[in-house]
Amino acid sequence: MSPKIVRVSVRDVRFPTSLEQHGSDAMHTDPDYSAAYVVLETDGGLRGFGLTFTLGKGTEIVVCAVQAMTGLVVGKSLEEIVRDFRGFYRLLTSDGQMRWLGPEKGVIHLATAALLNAVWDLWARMEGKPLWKLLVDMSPERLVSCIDFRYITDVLTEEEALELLVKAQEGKRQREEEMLREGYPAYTTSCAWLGYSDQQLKQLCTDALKGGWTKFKVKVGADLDDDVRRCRLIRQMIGPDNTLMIDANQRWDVSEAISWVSNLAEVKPLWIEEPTSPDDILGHAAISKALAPLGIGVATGEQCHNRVMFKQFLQAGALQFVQIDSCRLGSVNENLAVLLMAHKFRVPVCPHAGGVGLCELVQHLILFDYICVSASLSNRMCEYVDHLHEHFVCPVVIHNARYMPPKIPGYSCEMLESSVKKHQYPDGDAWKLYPKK
Ligand SMILES: C[C@H](O)[C@@H](O)CC(=O)C(=O)O
Ligand SMILES: [Mg+2]
Repeated sequence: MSPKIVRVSVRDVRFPTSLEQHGSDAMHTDPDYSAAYVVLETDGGLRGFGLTFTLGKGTEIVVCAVQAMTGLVVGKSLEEIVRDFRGFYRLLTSDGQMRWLGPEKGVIHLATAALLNAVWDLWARMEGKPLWKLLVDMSPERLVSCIDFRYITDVLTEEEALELLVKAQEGKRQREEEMLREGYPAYTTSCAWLGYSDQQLKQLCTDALKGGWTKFKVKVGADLDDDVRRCRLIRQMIGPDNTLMIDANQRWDVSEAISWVSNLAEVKPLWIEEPTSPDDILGHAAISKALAPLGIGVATGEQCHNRVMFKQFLQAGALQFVQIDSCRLGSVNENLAVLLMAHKFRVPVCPHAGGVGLCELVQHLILFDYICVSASLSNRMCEYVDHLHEHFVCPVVIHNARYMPPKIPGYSCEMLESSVKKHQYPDGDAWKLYPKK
């Protein structure tokens, strides 16, 4: 008997990370890492857990959006959903009234992500597998049946997607064994949030080097002199052979981005991330073209709201690194579409994970990508941030700067109930201690 979803609950959970400037960047100077946290209850007792990531204020709006959508979910059995997962994705994203709030972007799409993440978690738990393994064991036909190809068939048809997946079956078992043995390569952003002092930067970088990290991302974009000093400091500490990336979080206009990053070229960044508005595809293309001779690529995706945007970024040669996000796109369904398009364009995928729960979720997607789609680790790595993992029932496991594949059934985003209670906004005990914003 397939479990039937009988109740959806959603809570506003916030962590006061801004107190210590964790997660700060040139545009988000005081983020409180937060989540709209969804639990699906079924008649058989099995539960599915999902979330979408926010920065504090406004999480209550995402909670409202999830509540508005629950009528589309309650009463459905898991079997009914996954039998036609594409249809269910469309049901959530194409509701004749609610799609006006997006479509497939903004708060309503974040809510879709939270709900669908919970459905995927439920499915993986039902099958007794971690999500990445559920995906790895699915046939190519089943995988493509989860994807909504509407608006992307000019670049990727269902038949082509199937062909790519069938082709990548070769060597799949060996790659799975390799991942289980060695894990997936990661980079750290935790040493160099914008609000950290130079002293902190040095200490965290020293610790990270000792811990085996070789790839580091530094926040830039607020003040050029500060950026030059901080980037030099990190480059000096990590040496010429380790990898450095920089992230401006959308701070600049196009020409400003080009001149600012040219001034940082001496520290040899592999990429500049989010140099300008996440919606400016042609702007990113111009930046990519201008920075290519300096050997600097453009990375973006954490605020790229759907597969249609990614399609155009790829068509325009506007990015050299695709940064999928497990909570911005419409869950696994839409991420599958983006992974396949990136593969077709031969652009490496380096997922975004700077937030609460994002590392837990996205590790599953990138493991699947390596095992079943890209079959490559060249220029690929998954972001890691060292915050708030202690609030999860199955936190990520990092060994030698690599994500070790989760073994426990589900999508890894169930939070400890005690943490949820304590950090629920505005009445949780944590928020009695900290100033409310
Ligand atoms: C506000 C978030 O911490 C953001 O700075 C994360 C990010 O850009 C990243 O991880 O990359
Ligand atoms: Mg970023």
